[in-house]
Amino acid sequence: MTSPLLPIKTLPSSSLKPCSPQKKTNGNRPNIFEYFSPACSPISKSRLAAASNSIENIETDQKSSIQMPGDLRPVLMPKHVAVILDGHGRWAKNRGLPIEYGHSAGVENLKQLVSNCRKVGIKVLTVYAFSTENWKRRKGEVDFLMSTYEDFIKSFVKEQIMGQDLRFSVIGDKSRLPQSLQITTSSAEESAKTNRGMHFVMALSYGGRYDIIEASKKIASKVEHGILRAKDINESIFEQQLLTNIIAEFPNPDMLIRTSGELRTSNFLLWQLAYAEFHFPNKLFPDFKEVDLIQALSTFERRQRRYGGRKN
Ligand SMILES: CC(C)=CCC/C(C)=C/CC/C(C)=C/COP(=O)(O)OP(=O)(O)O
Repeated sequence: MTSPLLPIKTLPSSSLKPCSPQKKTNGNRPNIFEYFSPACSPISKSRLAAASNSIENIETDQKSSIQMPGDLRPVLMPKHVAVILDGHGRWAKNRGLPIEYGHSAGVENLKQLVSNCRKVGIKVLTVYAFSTENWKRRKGEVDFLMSTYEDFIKSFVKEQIMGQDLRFSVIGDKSRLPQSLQITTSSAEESAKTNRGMHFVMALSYGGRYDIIEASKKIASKVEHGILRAKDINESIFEQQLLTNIIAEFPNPDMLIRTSGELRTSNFLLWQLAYAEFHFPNKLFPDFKEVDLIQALSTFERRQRRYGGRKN
């Protein structure tokens, strides 16, 4: 079943708040051509047209029901793939546009990534969509992202939960998310509770250090209350306290992909990535397509995983 698409040429209405033209939108989101940059300078129609075309290409890719050619599908697949969605700012900058356009293109591509991962048989997909450090970004950008994620979960994720048996969870410091996003998130998690398909995990307001500190507090509390003896703490007990404990099978990624050519983890799943295979394609996330995913998965097949042991 193909899911109906969100209107592509629109941006969440929050992006217009600071300097939107006084136009009645009748509750609909404004058209991309009515969007004004955060600095309130109108963007030229040619730049907008170029951006619109780029985003439309994502829509076209998404519409054509992509068949995964059997012979291209790697034999040895990672069960859990983690992806750092990076490069939106550069994607927009290359087109002379505000970063919000990059995020809109990114979220369209994220829909494709979820569908493609499900199609090739990935069991768990965890995406780093907002870090504990990303709160330091400009308020307009943060608000835009929060409202984009809310729409994404309300529409695309909910449809996938209902129609494609998708499991869904958000990990991170949820208390910092806007109330409405918290409600949307819990409702989606609740509806996906009995599903058995691919588990899609969104790391929102997530930090690996935050995760480890919170786990340590829970362990310390158990020791304090005499539920656990300090000498009995081991990797397995510690791991059970991490936020990824909501992933029933394969809580630790086998593979990490970070788009845009940056070679760092930026505080993502610090404990869980201990034995992940890393792949750093140069593609910016909005340009990271099905073929790039297949290529990434193919590199996994060639890796020799030893976990510190020796292959005799
Ligand atoms: C699909 C979509 C709309 C994605 C939103 C874009 C977004 C905010 C992505 C952040 C992903 C992330 C936490 C990257 C880590 O790098 P960093 O830039 O936080 O840290 P660094 O400074 O170490 O590179």
